[in-house]
Amino acid sequence: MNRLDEVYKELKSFEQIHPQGASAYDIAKKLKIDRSTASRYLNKLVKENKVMKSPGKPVRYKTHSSFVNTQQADLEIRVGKSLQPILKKAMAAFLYPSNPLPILITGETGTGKTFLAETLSKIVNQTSDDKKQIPFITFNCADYANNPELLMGQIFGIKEGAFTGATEDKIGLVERANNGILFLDEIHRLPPSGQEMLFYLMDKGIYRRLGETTKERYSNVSLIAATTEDPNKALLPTLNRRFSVKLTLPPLRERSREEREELLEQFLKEEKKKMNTDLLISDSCREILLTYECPGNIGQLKSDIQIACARAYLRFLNNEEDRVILKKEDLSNELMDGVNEKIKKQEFNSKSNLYDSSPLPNIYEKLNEINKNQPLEITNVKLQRIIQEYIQILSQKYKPPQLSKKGWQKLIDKDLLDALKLAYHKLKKQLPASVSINQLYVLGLHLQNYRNHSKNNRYHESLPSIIHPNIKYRQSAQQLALFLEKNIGLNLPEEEIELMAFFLKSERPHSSLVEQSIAVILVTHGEYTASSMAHVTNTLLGNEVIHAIDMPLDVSTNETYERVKQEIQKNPNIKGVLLLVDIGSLVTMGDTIQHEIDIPIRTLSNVNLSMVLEAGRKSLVSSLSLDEIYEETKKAMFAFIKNDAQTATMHKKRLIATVCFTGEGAAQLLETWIKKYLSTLDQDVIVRTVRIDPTTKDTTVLKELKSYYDIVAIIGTVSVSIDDVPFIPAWELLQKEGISRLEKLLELTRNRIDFIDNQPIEQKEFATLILQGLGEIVTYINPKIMIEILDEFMPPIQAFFQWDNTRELGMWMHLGSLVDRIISAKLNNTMEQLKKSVPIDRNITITKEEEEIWSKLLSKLESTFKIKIPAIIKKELVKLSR
Ligand SMILES: Nc1ncnc2c1ncn2[C@@H]1O[C@H](COP(=O)(O)OP(=O)(O)OP(=O)(O)O)[C@@H](O)[C@H]1O
Repeated sequence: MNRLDEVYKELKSFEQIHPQGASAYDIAKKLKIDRSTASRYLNKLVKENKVMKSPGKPVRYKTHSSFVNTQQADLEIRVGKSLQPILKKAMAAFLYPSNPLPILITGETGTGKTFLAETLSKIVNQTSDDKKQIPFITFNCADYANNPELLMGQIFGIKEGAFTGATEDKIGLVERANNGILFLDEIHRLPPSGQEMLFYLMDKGIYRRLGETTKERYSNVSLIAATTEDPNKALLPTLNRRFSVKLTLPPLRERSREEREELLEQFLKEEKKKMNTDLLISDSCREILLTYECPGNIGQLKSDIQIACARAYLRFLNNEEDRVILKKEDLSNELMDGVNEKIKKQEFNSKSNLYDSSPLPNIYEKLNEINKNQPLEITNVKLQRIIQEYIQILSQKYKPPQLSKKGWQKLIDKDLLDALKLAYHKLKKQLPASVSINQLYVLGLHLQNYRNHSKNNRYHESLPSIIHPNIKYRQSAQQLALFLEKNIGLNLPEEEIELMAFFLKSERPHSSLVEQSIAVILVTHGEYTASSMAHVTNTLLGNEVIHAIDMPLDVSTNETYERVKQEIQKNPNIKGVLLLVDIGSLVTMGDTIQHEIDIPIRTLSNVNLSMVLEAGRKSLVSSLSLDEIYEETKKAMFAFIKNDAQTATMHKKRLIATVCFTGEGAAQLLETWIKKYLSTLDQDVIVRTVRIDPTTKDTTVLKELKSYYDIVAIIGTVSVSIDDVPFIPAWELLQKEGISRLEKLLELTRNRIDFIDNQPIEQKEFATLILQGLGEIVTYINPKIMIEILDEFMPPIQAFFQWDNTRELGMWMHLGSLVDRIISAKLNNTMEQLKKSVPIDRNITITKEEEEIWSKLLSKLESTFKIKIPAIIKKELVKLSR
């Protein structure tokens, strides 16, 4: 054995007992040679890369492998497996003979770049015998990124007077880190001149303070730099090349589960130590922390855990729990949003995969899983959900371009495929207009499934019956079944035909893609009147055709004017506007806007739901002009009036005007008094106070009212008369005779009144409208059941809030879609998002009566559909009702 090998062997055995390694002196003593000889041999071994030398004094030597392994031992747990090779490389660079090699660490934010630099410095310090710690100076270049001079001054130091404000000499970090480590984070923020200076320092160990021209300074720094950027792009090539060791830290998503577990344990341990109590974690919470997407990497994981622990700790302090237990609910909303999104995707994919193994997804088995002993409504909800998912999977998986014509042929029998193609062309009238050929092929996949299953005789006793809520689709399914029977002798049982209806439902029920060239804008008084009418119409037509502008009482006409104008200008393709308004003062608005923005506008007042529906429908016909749509809509105004001879005045609402002189206030008293006398047959009558100027006795306001209302009578302390409207003096009204006169007048006018708001959307019509409308928008509920409940429980609410038919219709639709959304949120775990979507009005107060009047219906909905309607939504409902 030569001397070199002897030194190596001795070093190896020495480090078994002294893990920190041996100095030249230690080896010299052991081998009984002199120190300089030992040092010479040790350095030779270093050159051969067999031995490493640690910085600090005295210099210590360790064999290469042993050094990294033993020094890492306590850090291993913390850095995880994927970091091991990185750390090894870093250590090798750091303990490089003569001088440590500069290291550049790259990686996304939060991957642990700073952590790695700190770890390296700790290892170095641990191995050094020097009682004095090796300096480890860290600096983030981003902190001074806006001031390059100051940034460079911080690093290299400043000579007094170097720039304005440099009033004294300043030592730089390079100087402070002499014989130690300087960690420069976000190094790409250094300006090119700074990068050059750094390069020079790394290359020659020489630098100058800012402002110094001649004096050269020396510093022996081990440089570690880090950047989130691509160094090939963000650094000067010379500097970039000078980093001979480049380490890239992997993002969290590329680390193993095991490593993530280690990190989780580590962070929990740290939190536990801070709280000084026991810390438990629920399984579901642990699973989420181990799997959720964490774009901010370890840094984010750590802070998410810290936040969650703080919440759990708070619960513990409030005595809600006797130990700190980290639960799913402690995780932040943002984190959970991501998790839910991921679960949804996974569910979908896993289902697709499940089906991958069999030739086609199998709905029959799925349907059989449903426990038929559950309440009908729940079964229904589940059934619909399963069917929808089934159709979704079929259409996602087999949609073109994934599936070519040949592809379809492989999956569907030729006769069936041909028959469907033929049906698509021949049954145009019987099938919903929105049905695409692709949809029919997807149905073909299912029918193929049916064929296969009925051959095996498995299905007949198992398919539960489910009925599509929309009659339109059911009828189409019947027609199609008939066609298939005639053409290819496919004899489908009733349940299959019912199931087929689901396949015919439009793929895009709510497209707002239709380009209208004539816009329909609806402007009415009241907080939600326009919105609710527009909602009903848009839902029924499946398109956002009506643009609603509500005019709450506190909004001025000017504001409304501006909003209408903006609404028109929003769409540059608009060639004309049909403005639907409720009362007179808005009629002139259209003319004024037309002058201002030069777009033809026509206005119709006294708008009702049938007009809105008609305007919406006609606006979808691209060939119709503004005038044509206007005329058609106008016709609809009278559509529900039985007797055509009764024209204009017939559709007006009834009004009783109570008048008094300004400031007298008597009219309001009268108003309250009259309202008490109105029977249920006269609930439509509006009672309005009109103040008359005592000097001019001007009756213009009353005349204006007359053109929009059917004025039953004017009652007041001031004697006013306008054409053919009876006047009842206040004193007379207070006598018996007066009351009976008013009652007579009401009776008389009652017979004349026969307009939409009062009666002609008869119950039957009402129910059909809702049934169709809800059928289009809901997924989980059966509209029929919903309608039965509303029919029973809605009347008292309607009477309480005094909605007209339009408002009520709007509320029915609203409730239907609301319940559907709640079920969806429950099933998809998105209740929090749903709650968040409700606008919070802190000032709103709900009276006891309001709450009570709603409570019966709401609890009925809750029990029938097995849902819990959140309090905030209940509040919102009351608000909407007013
Ligand atoms: N392997 C690890 N073990 C334990 N904790 C770690 C580990 N890696 C990183 N951390 C912790 O994660 C947090 C973020 O790490 P660090 O600040 O080092 O990331 P970074 O890459 O420097 O981020 P940035 O680019 O945003 O500065 C720190 O609190 C750090 O202590």
